[in-house]
Amino acid sequence: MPGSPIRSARNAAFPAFPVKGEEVTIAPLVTIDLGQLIKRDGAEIAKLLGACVTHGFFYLDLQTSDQGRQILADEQGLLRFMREYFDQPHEVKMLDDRQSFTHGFKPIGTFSGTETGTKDCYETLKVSRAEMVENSSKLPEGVKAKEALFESFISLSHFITHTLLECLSDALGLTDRARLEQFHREGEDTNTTLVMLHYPPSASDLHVGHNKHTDIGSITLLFSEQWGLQVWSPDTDGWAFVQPRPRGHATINVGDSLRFLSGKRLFSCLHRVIPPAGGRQEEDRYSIAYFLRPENNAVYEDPDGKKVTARQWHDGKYVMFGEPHTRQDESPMLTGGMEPILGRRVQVA
Ligand SMILES: O=C(O)CCC(=O)C(=O)O
Ligand SMILES: [Fe+2]
Repeated sequence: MPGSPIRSARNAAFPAFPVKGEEVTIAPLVTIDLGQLIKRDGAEIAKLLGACVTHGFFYLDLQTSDQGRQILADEQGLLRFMREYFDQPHEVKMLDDRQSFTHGFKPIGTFSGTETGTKDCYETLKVSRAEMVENSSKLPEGVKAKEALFESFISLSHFITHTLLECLSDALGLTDRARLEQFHREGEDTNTTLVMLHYPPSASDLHVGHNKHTDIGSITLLFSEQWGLQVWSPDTDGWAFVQPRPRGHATINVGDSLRFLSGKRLFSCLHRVIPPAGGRQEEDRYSIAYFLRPENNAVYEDPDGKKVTARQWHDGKYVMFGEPHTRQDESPMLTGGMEPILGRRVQVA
């Protein structure tokens, strides 16, 4: 329940915080039941809207529907794939680098890190939904070899994120062309993509975490069994850890595009990933994110009130991820214009 944040990571059901005896602030996120949303239960839909206008971040219980249980099984298959994939020599992974924000491999250090002057400490492999649907020859060989697994994971992620979109349209009282689904139509060009992230143990202080940001797109479906993710909590007015709940849950967050498309009624949550046990990443960390994004030609107002297309916002924000912290701090882009709403500037480190 939202309210006072828990200042301890002790919870027998879930993994303990990696530093023994350390008291940490945990974000008080609500849990929404996917099975109830699929049934369009009115109370659950109201609870969903509540979470999206206050925190923009919540747990989704996946144990109460066939689709949820299947994606939990697929998640384990993807984690096995990721351990093998990222374990390959750097040169082999670089063969999948397509210099793209939406497809293929991205090496460590492409973007700024969580502390001033540092670079990021994570590598990713991206599989766009469009290429998966058209069975593109450009997909990485390892993905082609596991086609059924990737197809299942992406189509279930799409079903779940679209269920959330429809429920939010209902809750916001949107009708006809104003409904959020109308900006996410099948067959339209979009940057919707699956991103597999690996944070390796770091040998250097120059590469740290995943810098503070709000997500670019509409809805993010995120799986991680390990500590490291923090959200900027309006309850504590500070960073709070998201307690990993590997048994049966994903976390969901609202991205900039959905916030803008909702006339800024929804809250796009500021978050980052830091090494949980001090200054450096000590163990391999894996996470999986499905980024539902609007049609590239969808138009909305950015934080400065300027009309932009979803494609422009996407491409501009990715360029900003690579800028030095001084440039990032001058622009509302990285944080989706949320800092004035949060009432203060969130310091990088
Ligand atoms: O690795 C994580 O847990 C979160 C990653 C994330 O926030 C992102 O890629 O946008
Ligand atoms: Fe994110």
